[in-house]
Amino acid sequence: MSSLNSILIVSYTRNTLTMLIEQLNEIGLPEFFEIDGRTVDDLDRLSMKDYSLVLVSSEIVYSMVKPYLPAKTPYLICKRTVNYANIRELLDVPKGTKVYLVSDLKQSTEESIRILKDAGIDLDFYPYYTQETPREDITIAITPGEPQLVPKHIKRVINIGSRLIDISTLVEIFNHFGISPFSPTTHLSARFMQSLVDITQELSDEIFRSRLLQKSLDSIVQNMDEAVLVYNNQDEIQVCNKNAADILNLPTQFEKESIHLIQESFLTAMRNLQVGQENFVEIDGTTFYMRKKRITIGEQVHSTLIVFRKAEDYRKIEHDYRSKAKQRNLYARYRFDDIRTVSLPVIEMIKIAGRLAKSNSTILILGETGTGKEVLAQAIHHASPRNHNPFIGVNFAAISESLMESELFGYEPGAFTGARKNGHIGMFEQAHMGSIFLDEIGDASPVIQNRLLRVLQERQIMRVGGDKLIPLDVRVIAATNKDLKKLIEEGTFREDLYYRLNVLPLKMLPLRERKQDISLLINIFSKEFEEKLGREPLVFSKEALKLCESYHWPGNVRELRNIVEYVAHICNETVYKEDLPILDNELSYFSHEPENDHLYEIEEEFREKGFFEEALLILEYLNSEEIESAGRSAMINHLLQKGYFLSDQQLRYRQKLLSNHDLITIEKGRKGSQITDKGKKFIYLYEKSMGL
Ligand SMILES: Nc1ncnc2c1ncn2[C@@H]1O[C@H](COP(=O)(O)OP(=O)(O)OP(=O)(O)O)[C@@H](O)[C@H]1O
Repeated sequence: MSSLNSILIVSYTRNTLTMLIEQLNEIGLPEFFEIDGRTVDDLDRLSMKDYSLVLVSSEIVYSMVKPYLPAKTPYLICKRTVNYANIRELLDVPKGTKVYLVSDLKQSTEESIRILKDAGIDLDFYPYYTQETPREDITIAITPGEPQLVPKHIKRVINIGSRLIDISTLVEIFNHFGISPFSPTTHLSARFMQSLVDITQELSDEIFRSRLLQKSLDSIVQNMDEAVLVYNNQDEIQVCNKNAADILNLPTQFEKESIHLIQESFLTAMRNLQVGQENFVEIDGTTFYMRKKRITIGEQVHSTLIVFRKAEDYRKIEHDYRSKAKQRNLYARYRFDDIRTVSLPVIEMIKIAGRLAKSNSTILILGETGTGKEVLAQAIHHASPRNHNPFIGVNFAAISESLMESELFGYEPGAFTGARKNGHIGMFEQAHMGSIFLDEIGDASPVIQNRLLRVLQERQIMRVGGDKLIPLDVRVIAATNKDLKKLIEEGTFREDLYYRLNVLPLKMLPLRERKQDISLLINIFSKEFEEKLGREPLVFSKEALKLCESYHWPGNVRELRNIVEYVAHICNETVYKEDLPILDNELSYFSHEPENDHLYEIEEEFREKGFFEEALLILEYLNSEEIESAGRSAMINHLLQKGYFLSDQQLRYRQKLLSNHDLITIEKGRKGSQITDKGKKFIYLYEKSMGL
């Protein structure tokens, strides 16, 4: 699947999944995002990389999702809360009664108990989430949507329904996409209010006044940045948050006050605003942005919701947003001085870059991954006359193709389903008067290459869905770690684009071709981590340094920095050669015996899929002397003890892959799986390579 702002929601059971999707539907998320849902058992057949966000129903489910989650796919772990609308029945249970809280997993069971206790439900809770023999003296069970797990002898089951996603997570979802949930265009606040009113209507007065509902209501309304006021048909104020009380000079604590407490001019402005309308209104010299909504119950209008805010706040929000963006990627952090080197060719290249910086020409930076291409691009911008204007970085390998066009060129309002109502400024426009850094340009799709070529030729862009050409003054700096000439030969990169980009090429040398820099950078990074970790100085022994100098550094400076970070964590004062097993290429694991290479490829494949550790644990388990063969449930238990939670389906999938590579055999019946000689060799070579 690939679409604009698509969210995948993953949970453990189908019940929970249905409920969570319903909740997201109810508050209107499908208006903004495409929503797809899966249980953990379905993940083997799914690629997550095209989703803009993966929403995971809980911490424990995250541990199951993690192996499938591509490194660049953003995720959020939901905070969940009980469904307050369903807890009426709990209030009938006498205080202090012993009850079971039954749920599927330890964590969700304990969390539900905590939330209920927190909400003032005063019962003697006992968690129940395994198949353990239940206590006969407990006869009431409360469950958040899992009645099938309740022990048989229980006389009364109170199903409070699956736990809902907490408001803080909903707000985080919107924040992730840079949309304010409380902004005039989303109207989410009105929806929250409506759902709260629905709940309050359902509950009796007694519950309404109880601590728990008040708490949830308060936390939502008080946490809103806007001023919120709700009054009913009898003109009685029902809700007034602190922001509203401050602006309107009202007390925050009151019962059924009349709206006539509000000063006349404000009241008139509120009344004059039409329902469903949002507008700037001026009241006694201050401009407010005000919205008005009806809150209905069934067909009946019940209350009126007014949400407002000083107009100047909106300006401030916009300003803050812009300055945040500046910190994020609109700003070049690095200067030439930050490129630390003692290598003559690199020093020479930096000199040339310094001169090129002053021109407006397109620059292409070539170099392997991690050599510092982005650092160089930022330094060029910094040294250019454009340095007071934005530096916008785009990574073609990080954004999905479907998003790329609109991210780069922007779109007009209503350009496609899911487009924001006000349209969207693209990165090229944001970079106007500044520089745009097109990183990993070799990964740009043919469509994007086409459009880039036109921008470079004509220096103007057209937004998606638009018909106007917008002139632009942008300096383009592109970078790639790919051999573009080879891509041209293969037909995946446009030759004409290559010549447009390759006007002034600069090459960042790989670390292995500037060995003098290795000890310099080790010193620099050691100092950095000494400071960060507050640790004693790190000293690399002669052998360790020699090993570093003879290593081929495929990940270049980034890899070197990672290694120094690693030893800064594990070593005392001196770093010995033995502390760097990852670099020891004498070990046969990385040697070029054909079969070992093949084993290395298998490792890579498992790593890419994200479950190398699990596969290794399965092999090690089958390799242990006590085990001749093993069934799946024993294996699941073993993995659980090691901190990996796998469903039956997930285990089957991993076993299938291991057996496809002849590392194990799977036999039907009680015998289960067995490790093969090739599997034993795999473990042996891997452990050797790790110095184990
Ligand atoms: N000469 C240098 N001195 C200090 N730090 C450096 C130097 N070169 C690179 N780095 C650091 O190495 C890391 C990788 O640099 P950068 O992201 O610029 O590489 P890149 O070539 O753009 O990588 P990729 O092709 O993977 O995007 C960064 O943390 C950067 O700060």
